[in-house]
Amino acid sequence: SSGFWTLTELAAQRGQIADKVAAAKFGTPSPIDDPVREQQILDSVAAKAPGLGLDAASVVRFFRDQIEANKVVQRGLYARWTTHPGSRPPGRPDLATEVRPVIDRLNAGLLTELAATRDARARPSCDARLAVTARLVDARRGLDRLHSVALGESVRSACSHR
Ligand SMILES: C=C(O[C@@H]1C=C(C(=O)O)C=C[C@H]1O)C(=O)O
Repeated sequence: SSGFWTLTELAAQRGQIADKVAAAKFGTPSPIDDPVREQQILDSVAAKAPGLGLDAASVVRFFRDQIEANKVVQRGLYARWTTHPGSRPPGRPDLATEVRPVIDRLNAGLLTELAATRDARARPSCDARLAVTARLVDARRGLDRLHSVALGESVRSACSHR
């Protein structure tokens, strides 16, 4: 199942960067949901899809799931930090200069991997292979339940054979 390793690894990294996103926003007026930023990402990946041999609507669906999963993590962390103030992050990273550039790189990598795995994602074996890979990445990264669930959600529409 090594074919889906990089794709799954990047999705896991994207879910873990949500910790920094949440830390950047927690205790500030900036809401977890930023529809303008989300639309910019979706428009950008949709525009790049045809040149990579990918269906724009499928790519948008994949990134919508990535974004939803990211917000699931952010909300989970807000709840944790509200209940347990001692677990709050010590600093506040800058969203625009420190966090979003990392997300942009992960988005670019994910797009590249969607193209690299296009044929494998179209096969019936995709679901099982992706599930195995997600468990491996999960274990390797020692994800907690919140990030583990988010990883599963974030790749749920990666297989294209349905
Ligand atoms: C990650 C952020 O938080 C949310 C999640 C996003 C994402 O996963 O790309 C984009 C916008 C926000 O709705 C952010 O604001 O950058």
